[in-house]
Amino acid sequence: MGEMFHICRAGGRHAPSMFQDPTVLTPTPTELAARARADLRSGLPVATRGMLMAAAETVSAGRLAGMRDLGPLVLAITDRRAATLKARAYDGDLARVVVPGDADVAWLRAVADPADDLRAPMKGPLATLRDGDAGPWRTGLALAKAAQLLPAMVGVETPTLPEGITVLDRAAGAGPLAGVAAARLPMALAGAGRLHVFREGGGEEHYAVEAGTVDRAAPVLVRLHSACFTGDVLGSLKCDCGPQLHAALGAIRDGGVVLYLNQEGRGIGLANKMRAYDLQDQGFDTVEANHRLGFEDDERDFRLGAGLLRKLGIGKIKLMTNNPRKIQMMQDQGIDVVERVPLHVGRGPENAGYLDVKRTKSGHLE
Ligand SMILES: Nc1nc2c(ncn2[C@@H]2O[C@H](COP(=O)(O)OP(=O)(O)OP(=O)(O)O)[C@@H](O)[C@H]2O)c(=O)[nH]1
Ligand SMILES: [Zn+2]
Repeated sequence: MGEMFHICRAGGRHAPSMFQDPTVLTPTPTELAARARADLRSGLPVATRGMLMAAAETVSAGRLAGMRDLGPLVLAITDRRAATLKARAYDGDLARVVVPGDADVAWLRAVADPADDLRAPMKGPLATLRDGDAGPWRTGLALAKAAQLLPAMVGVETPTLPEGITVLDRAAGAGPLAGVAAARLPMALAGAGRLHVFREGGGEEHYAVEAGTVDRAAPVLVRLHSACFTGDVLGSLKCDCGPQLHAALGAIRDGGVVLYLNQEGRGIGLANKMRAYDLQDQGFDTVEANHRLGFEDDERDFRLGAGLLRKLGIGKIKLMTNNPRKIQMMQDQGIDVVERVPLHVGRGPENAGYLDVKRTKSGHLE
């Protein structure tokens, strides 16, 4: 005890507290989920409720062999991917595929990744599990999606875990949003403005561009834009994102906000969006391509946009969008959308089909 006091005093300003809550240094579910996403991206397995699971996309042959030593392997895929593979999804939203004893990482990736579905159709029917608890697998697939990997998780039941494995109960969402920094930014299209950077606890950064004079007492003109590297930066003609972003920046010049959410590819990430583009070149539309990859049409959570607006002190908006889901989610989150401002720009021969699908299948408004 005496020595402890001595060390603490020598260490500086902080007196030791006998009453400090020891759990304050324990990772929260949000922090564990953030760690698990990083683990999965680097090929490490994570554990939840007795199940050790790795992402099919990143697991190495060596790690797979190590997992196989622990017991029979199972590969979980979403019902969307299962439907393409004609595998029975007994668990409703997912299917647990039995991994044959001789299956290697190439086999796992062929089940996970639809790139070669047409060129090399899967041989033999995939056997799927009916009994047992799908819960841990649901957590695993949610983590894979959140890590922007293909939603396919290989795993094994194990009572004992190797050292250093991240163990978590559930796939927690990101923590609260915090404003990190803001500064003046003169812009070609939007004029004089400010860029605000926000950070989600254990998650992404998102940006708010504020331009002109924003009267927070009146409805504020707002655009909720999701990142599109190909459209916003490269000027891709496959979508309308670049022209929409530019039109929105011009529109807020006299007062308004563009929220730039880091939800590339409707939330599936750029790598998966390029996989979807490859499928589109094979003849599938934007919705079918997402489904074949195992994703929903749209994996975005627009609650984030409402959170950003609240941080900016904005509660009443005129929303620039053609997407009724954005309006609905804003309203559900207590943001008063007093007007929808249509945003139809940039239609051309390369994206006409894409825009038509958004109207006919995704319910986008005229
Ligand atoms: N998965 C996938 N994402 C795409 C594709 N084309 C564009 N995107 C992404 O779709 C998103 C488009 O975002 P928004 O323009 O904000 O959304 P929206 O749902 O079209 O709604 P509004 O433009 O507001 O009418 C961006 O994240 C793009 O990266 C595609 O073919 N597949
Ligand atoms: Zn785009």
